[in-house]
Amino acid sequence: MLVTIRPAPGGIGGVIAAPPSKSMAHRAVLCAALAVGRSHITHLEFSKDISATLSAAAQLCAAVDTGADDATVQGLGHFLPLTAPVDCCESGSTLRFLIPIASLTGQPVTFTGRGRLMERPQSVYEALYREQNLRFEQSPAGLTVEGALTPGDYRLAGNVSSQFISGLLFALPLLPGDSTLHLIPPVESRSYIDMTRAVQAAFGVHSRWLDETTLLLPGGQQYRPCDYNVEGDYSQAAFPAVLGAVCGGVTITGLAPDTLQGDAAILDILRRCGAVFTRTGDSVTFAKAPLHGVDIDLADCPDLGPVLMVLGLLCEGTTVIRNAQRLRLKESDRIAAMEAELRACGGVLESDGGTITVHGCAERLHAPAAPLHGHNDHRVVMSLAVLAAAAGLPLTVDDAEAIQKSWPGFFADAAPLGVEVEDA
Ligand SMILES: O=C(O)C1=C[C@@H](OP(=O)(O)O)[C@@H](O)[C@H](O)C1
Ligand SMILES: C=C(OP(=O)(O)O)C(=O)O
Repeated sequence: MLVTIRPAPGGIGGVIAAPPSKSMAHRAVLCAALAVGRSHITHLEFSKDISATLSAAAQLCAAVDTGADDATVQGLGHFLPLTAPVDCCESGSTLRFLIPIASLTGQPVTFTGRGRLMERPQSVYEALYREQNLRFEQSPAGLTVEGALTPGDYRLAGNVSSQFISGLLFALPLLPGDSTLHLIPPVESRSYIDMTRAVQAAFGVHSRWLDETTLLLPGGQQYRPCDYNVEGDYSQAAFPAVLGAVCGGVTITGLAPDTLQGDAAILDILRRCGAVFTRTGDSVTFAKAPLHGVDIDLADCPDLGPVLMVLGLLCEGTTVIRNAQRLRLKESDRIAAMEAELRACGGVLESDGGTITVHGCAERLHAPAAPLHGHNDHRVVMSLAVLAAAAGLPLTVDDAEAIQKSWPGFFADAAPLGVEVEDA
C-alpha cells in the first residue's frame, strides 16, 4: 500500500491514546493459555502479532474467545494434538516465546513464519537444544522442535535477544525440577525479562534474580487464571511523543507512570533533548521547545531506535545512538533501512556497527521525488510518518500496511493529531 503522509493545513496538535502494550499482551495471553481455567484479558488490540499469539494459544492449549478489545482465554490444562504448523506470521515474540513451550507438548511442533521471521536468529535455542540432544531443525520454510526440555542449568547469551530468556522463563517453571539461567553478559533488553517475570507473577509463577546475570526458576509451578488489563504501550507512544516534542500541542493518554516497560525511557530521552512536557496521571502533554542532540544508549529500549533517528534529524547538533546492533535483526535491518530512507530526504547520518550518528539538519530536509520504502517494517513506516508530520513534508511511503503488525489503527489514531494520510 502506497500512501502520502503530510501535516493537516491546521497543523499538528490533539489527543491520542496509547494502544495496548503488544509486549504485555503477548505475555498475558500465553500465561493465560498455560493456566487451567478462565482468564479475561482486557485492553487488547488485535494486531497481526497479537492475533498470531492468540491463534497459537488456541491451537496448543486453550479455548480463546475474542471480543471488541478483550479476550477470554480458557487454559485447558493439557496440550492438543497438532494437525497443522503453528503460524507465527512475522512475530519474533510469538515464535521465540513458544519454542520452549512446544517442548512441553510431547509431540513434534513445526512453526512457520512470514517476511523475515525465519531468517531472524534462533542460534541461542539451537545451541541449547543440541546440548540436550533434542530435535531443532530450521529451514526457510519452517522450524521444527521435538523432545522435552529438562530442568537444570542453562547458559545462554544475554545480547542476541531477550526473547530467548523470556521463552525459557515461560516454560521451565512447569517442569518438575528447578532451573537456573546463567546469562552471558552483556544482558540487553533486561526490562523485557523483568516484564515477563512481572506478568508471570500476576498469573502465580515466580522466578528471581540471584545476581545480575543469574535467574532462578523454581520448578513444579502452575499458572493460575487471572483477569489482566494490558497497559498502554510506550514503544508505540514514542511516535506521537517525538511528534509532540517537535511540534507541541500533543497529549498522549494511557501511559501508566509506574511501568516495567523499558521504552518508557522515551520520556527521559526527550527531556534530555530539551523537550517540554507535563504529566497528569496517565496523560503526557507536550509543548513546543527547541531540541538538541544527546547521547542515547539503546541496549534496553531497541524499539525506540527508528523514531530516535528521525528525532536526531530534527534536533540541533549531533545525536549518537549506541548499542543499537540488534536493530539489524528485526523485521528489517532497521539501521540500514532508516539510513537509506532518511538520506533520501536529505538527512545526514552514518552508522558504524551498532553506533548511529545523526546530524541535525531540519533545514535541509525535503520530500524526494520517488516514494520512500517502508521495508515491510511497521516501525520504519511509523517513523517516516512522524518525519512527514513533524518536518512538514508530504512523504509518499510504500509497504504502509506493515503497521498492521503492531498498531493497525495507527493512521486513524494519528488523524486527530493532524497527521493526514491518503492513498497515493
Ligand atoms: O520481549 C519482547 O516483547 C520484545 C523484546 C525486544 O526484543 P529483543 O530482546 O530481541 O531486543 C523488542 O525489540 C521486541 O519488539 C519485543
Ligand atoms: C521487533 C519487534 O517485534 P518481534 O520481535 O516480536 O517481531 C517489534 O515489534 O518491533
